[in-house]
Amino acid sequence: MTAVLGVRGLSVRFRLRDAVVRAVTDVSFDLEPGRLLALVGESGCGKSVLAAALLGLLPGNAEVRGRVLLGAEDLSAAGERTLARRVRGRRIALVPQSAATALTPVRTARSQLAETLRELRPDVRDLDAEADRLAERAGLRPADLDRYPHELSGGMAQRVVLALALAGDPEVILADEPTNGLDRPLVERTVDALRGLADDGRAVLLITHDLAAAERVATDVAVMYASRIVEQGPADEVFADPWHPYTRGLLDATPARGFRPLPGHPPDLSALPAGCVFRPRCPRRDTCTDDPAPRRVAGRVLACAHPVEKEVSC
Ligand SMILES: Nc1ncnc2c1ncn2[C@@H]1O[C@H](COP(=O)(O)OP(=O)(O)OP(=O)(O)O)[C@@H](O)[C@H]1O
Repeated sequence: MTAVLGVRGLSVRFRLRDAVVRAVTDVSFDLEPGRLLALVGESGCGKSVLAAALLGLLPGNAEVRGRVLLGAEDLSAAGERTLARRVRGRRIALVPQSAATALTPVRTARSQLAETLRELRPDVRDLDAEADRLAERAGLRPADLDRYPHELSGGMAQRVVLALALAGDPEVILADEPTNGLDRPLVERTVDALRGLADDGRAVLLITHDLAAAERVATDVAVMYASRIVEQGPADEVFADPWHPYTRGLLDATPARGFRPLPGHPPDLSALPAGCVFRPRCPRRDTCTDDPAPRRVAGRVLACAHPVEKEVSC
């Protein structure tokens, strides 16, 4: 399947008065129609900055390198006008972290959805019927749209935001921590709804630190650590048999796999160590050659000189 969105060597750094924060370093991946890529990693590793970079939504102190290809179009060369008029909402939609702040408190969900539809798809004649259809697609009852945001539960508000993201009929959906603050059944409903959108033929990027949620719905997984993707591959293979010691550490820390927390902390992104950024926390650091250059290994991309499985070789 051809990628609808291709990310090639993307790096983002923020220039501060007395420091440079390397938030995203040399990241590459493809999003394909019908597939859901989960981007996982601890808080602060650069996941949200990466999503913002894909949409050209970074603040003025950001320096971006690399390319973002939407079909044949190079978004890295597109100006703000193109992104605003032709891309955001229409071809790539963002489901933001906080539904509460994304919704206007004084208007019903239906009126907000109708306004978004009018703007993104002026050809739609029956706004109510289309709003009902989008609500159902996002896992809501149409009657829920007639509520004000304060009358919605957290899970319902999140699904309203999902319906808003669908209004422009985008090919790509970026969901940035869409399950924050939700209890387990609602987490599962929300990620299942995202999986349904991938099954409909959209390309979905799910950004999350909830590995159980990622494992439930992802077709592919990319594991991010300190601004880099350290392991990437088919989700069932990576979750069943993680090769990067960081991936293994993340999984071992989940309740389902023994709750053994990963020792240490991620590095400060303004003072990244040379060589392997995971080395200070790595259980194999004493026998490692410290060469983290990413390489393709049996269907995965791995940035580790000394992966967990001994039989893995280049
Ligand atoms: N405008 C900015 N200027 C300087 N540093 C920034 C800016 N925006 C983000 N950062 C830094 O970039 C790094 C990555 O942040 P990001 O929000 O992408 O992490 P994350 O993995 O999404 O974490 P979380 O799950 O907590 O949202 C952090 O160190 C953050 O402080």
